[in-house]
Amino acid sequence: MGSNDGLNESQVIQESWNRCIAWGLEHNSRPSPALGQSLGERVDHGTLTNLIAAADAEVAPYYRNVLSSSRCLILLTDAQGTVVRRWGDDAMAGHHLKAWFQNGANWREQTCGTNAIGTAITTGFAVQVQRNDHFLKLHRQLIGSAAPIYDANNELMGVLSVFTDAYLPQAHTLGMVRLLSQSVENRLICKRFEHSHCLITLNTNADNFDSPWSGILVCDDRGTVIASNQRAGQLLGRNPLNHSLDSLMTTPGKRVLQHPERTPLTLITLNKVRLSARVTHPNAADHELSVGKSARQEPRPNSRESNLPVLELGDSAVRRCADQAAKVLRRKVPLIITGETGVGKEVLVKALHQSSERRNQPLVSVNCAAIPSELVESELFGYQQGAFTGARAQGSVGLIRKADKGILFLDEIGEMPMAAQSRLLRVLQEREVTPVGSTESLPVDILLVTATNRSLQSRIELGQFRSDLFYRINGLSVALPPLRERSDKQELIQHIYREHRDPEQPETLSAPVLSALINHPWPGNIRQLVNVISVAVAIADGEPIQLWHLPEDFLSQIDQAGSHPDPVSVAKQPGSNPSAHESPAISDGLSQTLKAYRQCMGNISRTARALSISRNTVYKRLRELGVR
Ligand SMILES: Nc1ncnc2c1ncn2[C@@H]1O[C@H](COP(=O)(O)OP(=O)(O)OP(=O)(O)O)[C@@H](O)[C@H]1O
Repeated sequence: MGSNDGLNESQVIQESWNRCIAWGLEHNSRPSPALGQSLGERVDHGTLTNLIAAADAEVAPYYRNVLSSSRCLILLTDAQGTVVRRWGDDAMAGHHLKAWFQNGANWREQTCGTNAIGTAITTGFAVQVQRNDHFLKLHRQLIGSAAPIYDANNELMGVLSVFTDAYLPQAHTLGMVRLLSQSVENRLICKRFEHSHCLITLNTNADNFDSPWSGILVCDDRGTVIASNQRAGQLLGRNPLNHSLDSLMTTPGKRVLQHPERTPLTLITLNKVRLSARVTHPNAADHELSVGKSARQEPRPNSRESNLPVLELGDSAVRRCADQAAKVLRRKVPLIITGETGVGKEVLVKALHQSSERRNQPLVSVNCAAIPSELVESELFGYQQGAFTGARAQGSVGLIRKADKGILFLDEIGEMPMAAQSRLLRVLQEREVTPVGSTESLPVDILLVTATNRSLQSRIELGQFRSDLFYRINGLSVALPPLRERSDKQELIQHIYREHRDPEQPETLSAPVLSALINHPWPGNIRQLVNVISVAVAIADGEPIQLWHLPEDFLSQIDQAGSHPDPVSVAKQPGSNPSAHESPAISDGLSQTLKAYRQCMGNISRTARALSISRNTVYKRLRELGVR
């Protein structure tokens, strides 16, 4: 992420307005959003497709888990400010602005004045533009936050932006959009280079490599950095592109490149800063292949440390699941993992693979729900050349054969179309695959793990799942418990926080924040927890996480508390005044104070002014809430 060259927010806006005036723009003008070319007509189609896929993988789970009940819209634009993808609902924009949120609309500062997207493109760094900061009156109902996305060579690829129509705390949306764009950058770099090059992940501690704020270096065989993310430059104190590792750190580059995968390594930069590093070699990356997973959040792309102990943080049901699953897989018995969405089914499979005898063979993960039904058979079973219109000339080996000698993980198996189910049954019975359009059968040796968050029995009753396939795949069925029922919630929350925290942040969460997280109902399970924690990490920006750093939606779920504790009891520290909990009037006051405090980003004077109460009362209420 570019730095803002030391300008404060109002200077950034002032400079943008100066540019608009110099370009001859007028406050009252009403330009059209200049709907441009569709994606299919673009010459840079390939690069854009990768950008859109990476943004989808990072943004869609955030939108679902953190923002879906907010009135907000997320836009991805290309480097020229043209909208290429959007998530959310444009109901927040008045009818007259709808066209500005369609694919093809253009937000360049030169034609539409100061706005989050256009100004982020011109300045090269993350910006927020509040209602009246917009140069054109037309846009003054909006609040936009935007962060540029850079490619591995530090070239601007696009901009991610969040638009809201409410005065949300500035730091929330800006922090979130910075986090998302950094995650998109990292995903693009890892996807592009992980199979061909050595990746070095850097951070100040060995326990937070999975944070999106880790630095990433991509090296060639000679130890020259051929690509990096923005964060690597910040950690190393200089732009590492085209420099040899030897010229960036005192540790010999050759030693770094030969370092084994799983053991963290300490590096000293030329400025004498001590960093931790993790090396990922290209061949190891080749063993994992994920298909149809693009719209879901996966573990950070370069995380390869899954093993069973990672799952065992103290819950006996999880431990039993993991133990039994590992035992039956050793005997080649097919395994079904059940559990609500986001409970960690895929994480369990990766850990089982890593701890199995097949760890050096492929793990092929397929999300059956994410492949269009007409492509499932050809994707899974492969096809012979010319098998159907649009087939690749040389044919395709198919995912089942790619998993040969390893593990095939079929996620959301209940969504598999009936025709593919019949074909899969034959593969399991005969241990042979017959590609689409071929009569030849080819032997395969796979261990099958499936997962579902629906009842396969009820699918069978509805005639949507074959019972004979069910008995074939159901050697052992293990159920991962939902997060709300886990007895190791506290350890899991601290573990995920440690994985995602900024190096400057303390190693553990404070008691009020931990308590709020423990008491949440977590309908989205661990995936939602990961999202909430990473948003809070981004918003806190290196400071210890406070309650008001937690995402707006999360806190409003606490505010609306029905069966679960209200913000007062959630945030209350041992020894705080119990009378507040007893009186609804005082409790409302506390809740309002918490809300205002959050919106004022922890500024006591502004909170006091917003509520027309004294600073002392704010302090007193926050103490009662256990916030300060
Ligand atoms: N033990 C764990 N430690 C850290 N993170 C975890 C753990 N278990 C799950 N997660 C995180 O939670 C998220 C969801 O996990 P995962 O994709 O494995 O769930 P799932 O049950 O397969 O979801 P779905 O049903 O939607 O396919 C991921 O971001 C994953 O990294």
